[in-house]
Amino acid sequence: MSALPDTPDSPDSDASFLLELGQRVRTLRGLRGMSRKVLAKVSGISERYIAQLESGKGNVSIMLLRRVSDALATPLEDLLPSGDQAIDWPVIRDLVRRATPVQIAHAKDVLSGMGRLGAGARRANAFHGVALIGLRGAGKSTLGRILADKIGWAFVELNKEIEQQNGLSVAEIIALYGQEGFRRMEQAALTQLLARKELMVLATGGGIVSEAITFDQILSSFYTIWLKAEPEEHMARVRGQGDLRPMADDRAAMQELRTILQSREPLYARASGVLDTAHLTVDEAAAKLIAMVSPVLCRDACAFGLKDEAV
Ligand SMILES: Nc1ncnc2c1ncn2[C@@H]1O[C@H](COP(=O)(O)OP(=O)(O)OP(=O)(O)O)[C@@H](O)[C@H]1O
Ligand SMILES: O=C(O)C1=C[C@@H](O)[C@@H](O)[C@H](O)C1
Ligand SMILES: [Mg+2]
Repeated sequence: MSALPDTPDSPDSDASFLLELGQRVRTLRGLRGMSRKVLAKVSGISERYIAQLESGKGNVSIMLLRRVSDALATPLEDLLPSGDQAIDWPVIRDLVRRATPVQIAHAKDVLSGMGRLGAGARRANAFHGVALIGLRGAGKSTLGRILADKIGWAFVELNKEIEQQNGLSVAEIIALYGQEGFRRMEQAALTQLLARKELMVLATGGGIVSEAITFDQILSSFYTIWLKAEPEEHMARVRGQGDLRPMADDRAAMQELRTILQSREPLYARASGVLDTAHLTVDEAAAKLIAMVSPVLCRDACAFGLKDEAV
């Protein structure tokens, strides 16, 4: 099968990437008022090689590129071609880096179209209930259903919403459209859910934290709880549900699970609350979850004039 000229791996695409990279280096060098000779001296890279790089002929190594970016006192990312980036992106990025948390909250309100309502109004309107996050087998579905029954709110599984809206199973979506396609559908499903004016207990998919905007929407719209467990428990619970796929290569699967958990932990930890379900029975964990969210539900639901629906 022949590659199309504009696919990411095609030679044309490689050539135009290198050409743009070279143009960026040349432009930034110009902005800094540095001659090629000076850039060569400061970066410790030969003038000839810099000339090649600037003309799109040098397939520079990442370490050499880092030396060029250091010499230009420019973030490495500014040298890399990046498609349809907003022209103001470098300004926005630098302002965000310097901003206080309050300024960031205002900026997010404005960028998400909520600016005119003001930050207070946005947060007041945004409460949609409780969201449960965590890795597979954390107990999002099991405990989420129990909590919803207890407090009389709707129980919603985000993955089921995605499947219904698209007429395909999660596995089929990932096989057909890849992770990126699935994440797009996840974002669309969440946006539709948030348009519903009902309080709910939402069980999310384990990977929701990997999509920054979607996860941020969860955090700002729900009282979010991370259901935590030991890696071995995640594995045992998934197996206990009859999914024997991890059995095929026991050690590798366990290692993979640890890696995923480790890389997601800092993101899961952004939840408003953490419930450690390790060594607890389902009933014990459910009781803790209910106790944990009750005061918050009362406070938030009352503030929204939904007192009758609170615990
Ligand atoms: N303390 C506990 N808390 C929650 N679930 C537990 C606990 N102890 C055992 N379990 C069992 O672990 C399993 C948790 O699976 P569940 O489907 O609820 O997880 P999940 O987070 O929804 O996973 P997935 O991301 O795959 O949807 C259930 O079979 C449940 O009975
Ligand atoms: O943990 C994950 O990465 C995933 C969990 C599932 O719920 C799905 O959201 C999807 O298969 C990805
Ligand atoms: Mg589940």
